[in-house]
Parts: sequence; C-alpha cells; structure tokens
Amino acid sequence: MSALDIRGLRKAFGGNVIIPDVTLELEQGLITSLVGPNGAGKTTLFNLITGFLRPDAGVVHYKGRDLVGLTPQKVTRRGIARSFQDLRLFNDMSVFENVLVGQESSLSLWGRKQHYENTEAVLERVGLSAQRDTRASELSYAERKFLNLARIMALDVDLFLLDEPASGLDGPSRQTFHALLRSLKAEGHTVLLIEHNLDIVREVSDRIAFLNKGEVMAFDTPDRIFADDTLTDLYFGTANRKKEASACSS
Ligand SMILES: Nc1ncnc2c1ncn2[C@@H]1O[C@H](COP(=O)(O)OP(=O)(O)OP(=O)(O)O)[C@@H](O)[C@H]1O
Repeated sequence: MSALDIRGLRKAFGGNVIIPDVTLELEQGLITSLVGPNGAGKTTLFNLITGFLRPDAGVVHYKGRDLVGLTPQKVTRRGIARSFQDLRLFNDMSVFENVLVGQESSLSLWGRKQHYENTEAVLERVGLSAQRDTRASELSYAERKFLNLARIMALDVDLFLLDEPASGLDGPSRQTFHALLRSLKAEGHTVLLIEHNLDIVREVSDRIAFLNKGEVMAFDTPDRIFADDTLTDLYFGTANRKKEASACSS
C-alpha cells in the first residue's frame, strides 16, 4: 500500500529549476532513504511535501488527499511530521518542556494529561528520562539530536520525514538511533530519511531513492542501488570533493 504518492512535482526558484519533475511513491511501513549529492534537492523535496514550500506543479497524495496548498501545521495534523537539519530546540526550556510544547503546538486533539504521559514515554524511548529537567542548551550534541527526534516521535503521526537525524552521532548513539528507527517501523510507521552516511543508509533502509539535480534517478533496494557503479560514482565523486574542500578550509 502506498503511504505517500508524489506525482510530477516541480519547483523553481526564480529561473532556477531545482526540482524539474519528481515522481515518488513511498510504501506504507517501510524506511526509504533519500540520498544524493549535495544540492540535489533533498531538503527542498521535504519542504514541498510538508507545506514549507509550494510546488509550481504536481501533487502530493497522502491517504488519498492532496497536501499541496496546506500549511505545515495542517500537514502535521494530516499525519506527517518532519525534523530539520538545524535542530530547532528551545534552548532555555527543559527537555520535558521541549517535547511537550512540540505536541501542544501541533494542535493535537489529545488532552494535557495525555501529552504529559506521552512525553514521559517518548523520553524513555530515546533514553532522555534522566535529563527530563535539564535545559536543552546543557545537553551534549548526541542528546540534542535525540531530543529533536523525541519532539517529532511524540506527535500522533504515521509518516516521519527525518533530515539527517544521525549526522555526527558516534557508534553507540548510532546504534540507539538504529533501534529507534526499527521500533518506528515495527509500529507500522513509514519513514523517509535524508542521510549522507551510506553505512547508515545501507543498514536501515528498505528502499533508496537516489536524487540527482532534482530528479529521482533510481528507486530500488539498497543491494541494487549499491551495485550500480553509475550511482556510487556520482555520489562519491561529489562526496569526495566535499571532503577535500573541507580539509582545505580547516
Ligand atoms: N529558498 C531557496 N531559494 C533559492 N534557492 C534555493 C532555496 N532553497 C534551496 N535552494 C537551492 O536548491 C538547491 C537544492 O538545495 P537543497 O537544500 O534542497 O539540496 P540538498 O540535496 O538537501 O543538499 P544537502 O545535501 O547539501 O543538504 C540548492 O542549489 C539550493 O541553493
């Protein structure tokens, strides 16, 4: 069954066509990774799906209805939550408050007691119960990443769009992240993940969509994608240039 059905999506900024024509179908209950070189249009696609940007053309069908034209808040209410690369935490609030506020501002139909109980449960899941009263600004990098994840896992949604949730995590934290993704999947959630680390992509993905210059060049299982030299050359060529550039500038 299809969880999200994107047809003919197009977006240009000024005269610059960033997404010429994207068609992509996510299967319910699977983890799909969206990979591609820097600037391929991955985050733009997230913005188009979630109402942060309006496409010039195309449809985004979710549960049989088109999401195009809805505000981000309405998209969340339809059952889609997303995270951002830059962690949009409330630094002066506690860990608990960060999760609570996220739920309340999503206009959930739950009552306050349910929000409190849900917040406790989610913090337990991501391993932040002991830090529930700690200010977000005092958390370690990995803890902030997990708090970011907790904020959207607390929402009453079916589909999660995660923009580089594991970037910068070390080995043990990465295992925790994998376990969280597996638990979301076991609950029947659908996940679309933007991730640059191909080890993570290979380990967690059921499907990979390879985006290049705003077009889905390939959509397949990890084994088939990684066996395709054209795609790995395209990806690693760009990734290596990025690595060299950052080595030169540091
Ligand atoms: N609001 C905007 N106005 C103009 N150009 C934009 C805007 N948003 C994105 N772009 C351009 O669209 C292109 C795709 O950007 P996007 O952030 O979607 O790529 P990405 O695949 O997510 O890249 P990365 O992997 O580096 O995060 C880039 O050239 C970017 O400069």
